[in-house]
Amino acid sequence: MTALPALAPQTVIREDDFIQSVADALQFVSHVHPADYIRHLSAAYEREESPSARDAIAQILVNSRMALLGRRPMCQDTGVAAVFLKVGVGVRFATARGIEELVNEGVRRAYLDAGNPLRATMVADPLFDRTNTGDNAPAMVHVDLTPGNVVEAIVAAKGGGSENKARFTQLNPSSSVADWVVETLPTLGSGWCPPGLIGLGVGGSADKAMLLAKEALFEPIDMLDLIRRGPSSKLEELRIELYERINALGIGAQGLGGLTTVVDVKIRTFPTHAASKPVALMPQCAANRHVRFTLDGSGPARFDPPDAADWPEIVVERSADGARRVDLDRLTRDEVRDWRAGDRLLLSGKLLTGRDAAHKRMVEMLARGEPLPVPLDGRVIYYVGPVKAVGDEAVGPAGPTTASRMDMFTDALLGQTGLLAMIGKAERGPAAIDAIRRHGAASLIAVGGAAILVAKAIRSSRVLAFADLGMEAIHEFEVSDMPVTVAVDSGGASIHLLGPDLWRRV
Ligand SMILES: O=C(O)C[C@H](O)C(=O)O
Repeated sequence: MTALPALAPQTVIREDDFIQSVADALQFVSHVHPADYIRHLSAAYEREESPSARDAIAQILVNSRMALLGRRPMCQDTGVAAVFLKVGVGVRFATARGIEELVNEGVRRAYLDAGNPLRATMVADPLFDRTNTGDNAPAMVHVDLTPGNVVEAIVAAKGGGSENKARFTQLNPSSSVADWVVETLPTLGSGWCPPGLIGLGVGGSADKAMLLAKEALFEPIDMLDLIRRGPSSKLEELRIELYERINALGIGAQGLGGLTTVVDVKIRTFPTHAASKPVALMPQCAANRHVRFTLDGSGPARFDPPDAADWPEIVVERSADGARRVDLDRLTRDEVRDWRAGDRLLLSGKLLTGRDAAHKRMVEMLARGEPLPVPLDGRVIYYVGPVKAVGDEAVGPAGPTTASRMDMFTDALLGQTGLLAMIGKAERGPAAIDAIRRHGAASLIAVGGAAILVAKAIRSSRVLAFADLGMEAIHEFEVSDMPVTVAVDSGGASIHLLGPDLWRRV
């Protein structure tokens, strides 16, 4: 009989050390960008030549510093919690509960933290009721059993806008991955909030490739160093090729047209079937949130705040020069018709909010001939799901959500309610642009990923309707000089079509 290998002494992980580490990690990533992302984004800011893209990057950087110093979420979408665990075979958890349950308790602790509440975004029953779970649980949990006697964890919180743009294909074995990525990128639009990262998973099976792509996003961002030292493998050559070809598309920050769409491209591979070449593409938005920690049985993980001196001190140009002041309480269709794509506006007055669930409900009510709980005639609606306020905040971080998800409701709302304009982020699709043109309306944008900066203009907030929808309820904000840009004007011109065309270099 073969002797069993000698067992290393077991590491015991206390239940609460694990839960608290997950909670602390989620709190940490909510307001701390990884330093490598900030270094690469700062370099992109320095070299950006497109004024609107440069302004958008500046806002993201300023917002990041505000998040760090104020310990408040960098983005109102505080993400889906994802936890990747490598559990050493020599580890024993001192618990009677399963690992997912422990992770979910950590998620609840983090998202319901009274000092820095994070936004509960998860909805149960994705097919039918879509009821908010109220505490952002459950998390996505991945566990590997590995050699050793420690637990290595990566905790991430990924926003919905970038997750929505994940793509998968099965290429022919001899087809080019680079060509597929470069063809696919423009079809994503900019709802994924560039500048960010692209993670690619190549090989394995369909499910494995998706996981590889997501894991690739947690690798250190080192494109600037890679370009400086030159590639030393085919994989590094491919990363540089993709970085250059994607950026040459001219999509730019927030899709406004510019030099930087990605600050890095990360690739993970795995052996695959001879007949297959699975390729997964995973964008990571500007709210790039993840952290690693190790548990060795000595207590919970510690997360040391970085030095704010590593963040560039940029002053966002907020001059009213050239910006039109708009009184939302006296806005008319004639004034809206006068706005042109690219115009900068400073909005003051009462603004309604509403996003996916509220739109669906309103359009269903209109279809049944029922009056809306809040009349939209002469109003402007902001596509946002804010974070709860703390202390003296009127509202927590409150950046825009992706406007194109509301495209399917736009014609009905504009045609049947007298709504004048909408505010969101990223491009509108052809049907929405056509509706905007036909109804003499406009679509405006604020910078996605600059949620604290945007919230600075909000003076008060109250829920007017659909309170059961949580962050998706209809709120009324009182805003003062809220800076936005006309993205689609009443003539149907769109800056998200004009900008990238101007900056495309291929
Ligand atoms: O949910 C949000 O607030 C934003 C979302 O992540 C989006 O990018 O559309």
